[in-house]
Amino acid sequence: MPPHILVDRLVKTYRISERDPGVLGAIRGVLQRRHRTVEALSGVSFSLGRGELLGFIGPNGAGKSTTIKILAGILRPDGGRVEVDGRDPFADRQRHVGRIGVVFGQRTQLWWDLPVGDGFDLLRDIYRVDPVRYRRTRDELVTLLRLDAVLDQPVRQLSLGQRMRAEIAAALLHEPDLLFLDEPTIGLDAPSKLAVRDFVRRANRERGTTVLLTTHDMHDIEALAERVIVIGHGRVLADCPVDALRARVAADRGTGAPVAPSGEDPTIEEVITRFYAMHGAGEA
Ligand SMILES: Nc1ncnc2c1ncn2[C@@H]1O[C@H](COP(=O)(O)OP(=O)(O)OP(=O)(O)O)[C@@H](O)[C@H]1O
Repeated sequence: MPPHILVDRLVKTYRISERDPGVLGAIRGVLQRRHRTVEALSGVSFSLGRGELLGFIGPNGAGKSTTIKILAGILRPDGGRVEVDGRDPFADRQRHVGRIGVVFGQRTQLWWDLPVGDGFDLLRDIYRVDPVRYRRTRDELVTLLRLDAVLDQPVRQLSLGQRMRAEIAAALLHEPDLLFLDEPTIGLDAPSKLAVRDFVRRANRERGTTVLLTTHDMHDIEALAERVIVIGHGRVLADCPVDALRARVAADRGTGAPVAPSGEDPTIEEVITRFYAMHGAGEA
């Protein structure tokens, strides 16, 4: 079976305008524009099978969100090939967004001033979901994500945990078979994190939804992902099961500081921190 996601030597460069500080700098900037380029992705390749749940991790600035934005059809890459279900996400954006769900933990896709339920109805119209199917999916998501009590509340009044559960429901109302989650547990308290993890696990196991998850919370990775891709400085540093990452870090012990000074089994945080250090993958 062809992979659900195919990414081949993906390159993305951002152009950033620069100017000197102060009023003179601003004037000089208007007269003579200066630019600097940042290579966010320098040849990222991987593929993801249907029904897989991938942990996509890396330090700040590694290129994770850029990759997700390209896969979601929001950004056009500068080089390389991307295929999702055989589609080019950017060229075939309209069809593409109807088949994927995206949650950006730091941003809302719902309408700030609208009650949650009205926002869901609006998404039904945008995605042209069949009304009978919509009602069934919506009711199921509302129950699973415990959203009954907030359906009449405007999004701006929700707690972060409530909002994140509403965002996840919003991303799944049109029953996509691929879900991108960009830091879905950021800022959540422990019970809310558990609820989100539990839901994502069920969507993946019971419905076969393919999931690409980015997170800085290594407990998310430990709880959910069988396979991880680690990126740093726009390159893939590792693509393996979580246990293999542990083994690689353990094998490197002789050449650096011990992973767990206490001599106990290292936590996943210690393993990942050590792995980033081994590859000089911290933010520049
Ligand atoms: N719109 C933009 N304009 C200019 N540079 C950008 C833009 N978006 C990202 N970058 C740069 O591209 C690089 C990769 O950023 P990206 O947001 O993909 O990283 P990330 O792995 O998602 O980081 P984080 O974990 O901090 O969210 C960084 O150096 C960042 O500064």
